[in-house]
Amino acid sequence: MSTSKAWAEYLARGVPPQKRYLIGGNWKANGTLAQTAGIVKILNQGGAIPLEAEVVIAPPAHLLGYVKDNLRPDVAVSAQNSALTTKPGAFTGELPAVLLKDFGLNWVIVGHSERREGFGGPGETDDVVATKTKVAVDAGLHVMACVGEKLEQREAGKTTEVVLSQLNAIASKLAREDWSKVVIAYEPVWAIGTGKVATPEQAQEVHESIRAFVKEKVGAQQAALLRIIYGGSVKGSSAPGLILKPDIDGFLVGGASLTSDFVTIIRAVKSP
Ligand SMILES: O=C[C@H](O)COP(=O)(O)O
Repeated sequence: MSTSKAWAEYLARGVPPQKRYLIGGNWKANGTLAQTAGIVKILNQGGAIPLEAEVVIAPPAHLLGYVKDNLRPDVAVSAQNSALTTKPGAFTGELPAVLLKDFGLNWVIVGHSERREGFGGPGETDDVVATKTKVAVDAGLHVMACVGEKLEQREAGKTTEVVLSQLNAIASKLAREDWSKVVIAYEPVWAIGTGKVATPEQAQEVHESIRAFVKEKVGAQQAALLRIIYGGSVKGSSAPGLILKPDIDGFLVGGASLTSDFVTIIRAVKSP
């Protein structure tokens, strides 16, 4: 199936044209000023963004202003995390969603597995991730909410159980209308930064179960419009095969988003 056929089928699901594939670039804790200037230059000189793609870059917090001011205007900027608090105040080191919105940002990533793990400290629970998602949506942000199983959970046959349990926590905090601002990023932990990308079939199977869950628990329209993106060692070479699957609506890219390969990934959704 060609990419244009995939796009035609995508639209045939009743999806409005403005529901583009979402390509997110998560820079994680990377980016000296010199490196950042280089990546911004690559993106700015990377040619037209395909009609089918919406591109969002998530630099680390200290670079949000620089990237927002220097990146081409047709690429959005996202935070990588936001706070539980609904209000600004005495929360040292936190990024309240209302302040991100006030700063002119429209996106945030919530519940990345690296934050769920906790970097040696207490990680973010399903409940924390769900509350952050709701707080961010209420602040007017679009949220890429991450879910995904660890290798041992996959090997124990618990992938669907784990992912849907994480999703259920998020769904339990959201009103039906909130779903228009939510993207679900399926990121199997075993595929993140390992070079072991999920096969299109493995990713499609989980994405399909996520959409079915949202259809049952929230509604058919919300499920059809929901963007479910895949993350985990996506490269320019693997993106074309993944994007052809009917329930893969884009990518959340880590390592490759720091290189010119990200432009190749963006082009993977372009109709020939
Ligand atoms: O948020 C991005 C994901 O963690 C994927 O990272 P990766 O592409 O380096 O595997």
